[in-house]
Amino acid sequence: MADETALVRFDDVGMRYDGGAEVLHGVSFSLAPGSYHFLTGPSGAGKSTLLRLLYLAQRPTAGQISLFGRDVRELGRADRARMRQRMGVVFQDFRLLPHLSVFDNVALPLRILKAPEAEIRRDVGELLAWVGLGEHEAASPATLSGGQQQRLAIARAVVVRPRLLLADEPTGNLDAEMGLKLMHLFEELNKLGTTIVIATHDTTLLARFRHPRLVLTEGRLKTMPPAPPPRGPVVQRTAPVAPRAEDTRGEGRS
Ligand SMILES: Nc1ncnc2c1ncn2[C@@H]1O[C@H](COP(=O)(O)OP(=O)(O)OP(=O)(O)O)[C@@H](O)[C@H]1O
Repeated sequence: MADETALVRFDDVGMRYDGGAEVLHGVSFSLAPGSYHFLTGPSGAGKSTLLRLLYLAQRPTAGQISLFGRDVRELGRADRARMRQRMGVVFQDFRLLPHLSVFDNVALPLRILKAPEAEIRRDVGELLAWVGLGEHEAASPATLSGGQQQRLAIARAVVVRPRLLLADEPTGNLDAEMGLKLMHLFEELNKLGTTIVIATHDTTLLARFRHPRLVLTEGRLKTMPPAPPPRGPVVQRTAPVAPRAEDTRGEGRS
């Protein structure tokens, strides 16, 4: 039965790339506001495809997707752009803007939302320092290492405290300590209300941050409970995520 309170709903969604085989088949699930799910499954199972559908970067070839209570088929170009402003996304290839500095890459989503420059200076500076890129504010993204680019992509995705955060293997290029630190940042965001979907193969993260799993196998999706807990003590850290009133930014709700 349709769940009208869901932030995201997929009903019998199928996806086939041009001329290819069907990559997703009959995928149905919903995400409650404030929920946190891991998206798992073997390489090629369709995880990135599902995230691209969620981000409205691709249209399904079958079924129906609702986002923020709207059927995405009814959305015009401007509506889609506005919806993307409520989402933070970390793609596997980062999609950084090469002509902008590190600082300006992170500042861009805030500038689109017309945040005051003083606030942008403060929030972007604080976040870049926290992810270890404080010394690189003026650099071009192309001069950064893979791990630094990943941290930059994450900073850009979280800086507006999005309603929905989508991340594809967000810790794949990071050392274990930085990976954990950023996972704690996602936990903090989630406590402040951000709905999260993280695609990962990392079984250590799955066991440590116990969230329900959306498991894709050959394009079919099953919802599973959290992975079993790890053995041994878990070290908790906190992350500097300031409460942010998204509605002060004038993006409007649908
Ligand atoms: N742009 C595209 N055009 C054609 N086929 C594609 C395209 N993108 C993905 N595919 C195919 O869709 C299937 C699912 O790919 P997808 O990248 O979604 O899987 P994945 O689970 O994210 O894999 P990985 O864990 O390796 O990133 C694969 O068979 C892939 O070859």
